[in-house]
Amino acid sequence: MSAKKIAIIGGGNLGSAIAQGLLKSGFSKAGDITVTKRNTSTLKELREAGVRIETDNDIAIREAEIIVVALKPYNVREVLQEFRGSFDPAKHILISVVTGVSIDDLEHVVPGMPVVRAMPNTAIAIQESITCIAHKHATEEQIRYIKTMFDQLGATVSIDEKLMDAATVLGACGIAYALRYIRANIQGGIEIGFDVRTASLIAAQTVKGAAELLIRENRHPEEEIDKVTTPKGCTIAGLNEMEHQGFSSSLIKGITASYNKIVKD
Ligand SMILES: NC(=O)C1=CN([C@@H]2O[C@H](COP(=O)(O)OP(=O)(O)OC[C@H]3O[C@@H](n4cnc5c(N)ncnc54)[C@H](OP(=O)(O)O)[C@@H]3O)[C@@H](O)[C@H]2O)C=CC1
Ligand SMILES: O=C(O)[C@@H]1CCC=N1
Repeated sequence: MSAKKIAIIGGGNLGSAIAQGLLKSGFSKAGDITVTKRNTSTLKELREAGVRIETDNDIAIREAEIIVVALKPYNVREVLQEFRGSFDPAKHILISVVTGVSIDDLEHVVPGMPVVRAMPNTAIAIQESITCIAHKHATEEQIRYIKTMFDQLGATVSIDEKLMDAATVLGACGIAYALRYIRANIQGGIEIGFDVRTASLIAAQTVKGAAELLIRENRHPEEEIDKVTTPKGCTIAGLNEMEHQGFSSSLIKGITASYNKIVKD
């Protein structure tokens, strides 16, 4: 598969993370990536790595083949509208990672351009994203290329577009939920005697190990929990207390609150 030039429109948190992942994976050479932003002072590291930094979206789009739009939902239509004349359906593939803006909406703004929606998370910077992909009018060849690209940046799953908001919550917001869970473990770890560095390492590596048990062995979480919960032991005592305090329920309610926020906005 030949390398294509990539423009990332909107080099903020996610746009920069995608550029970092593309570089780390070797999928793209630095010189083949352009990142755009109005205030480029935050992109110093990418610039130093050889990535092209631009304020002019028109130049970035015209010179690239893959356009990743990583703008905020509130200005994506306005920005794409301004640069609709820069797109060439015969040359460009348009990928939107924008939350809550449909393929139909975006294809209406840039007529003739098939839009693929992708929902990665910030772990894409270290090639550990889960990226959900949905499309309507893209060709099989375009989808194959996009999937190959995101496969280099973690795992991918193809979903129906109607599940994109759910994917945003579980996969993209999920990074924040998981980190808050780890942070709470660190706080607990300090309370029972560890210094913060040791508590952080133990908490983070434990979550990584738990995740790997599911990913590598394809097991159900409860099957693995059963192996840890000694009868009358300390694990079940702690777990039950967490559940009495609403642990699982608070997570489920948080996930549905995030989802409702996207759906109602
Ligand atoms: N952060 C995350 O974890 C995830 C975010 N998303 C989605 O990705 C999108 C981006 O999110 P996030 O990276 O967090 O947001 P940021 O605000 O960090 O990034 C958006 C960037 O767009 C730039 N921008 C604004 N206007 C223009 C313009 N006209 N041309 C070029 N760049 C412009 C802004 O920089 P400046 O003002 O300097 O131009 C800003 O850095 C959102 O739609 C979000 O919902 C999806 C999954 C995960
Ligand atoms: O919080 C947000 O709105 C965005 C969407 C997914 C992650 N961050």
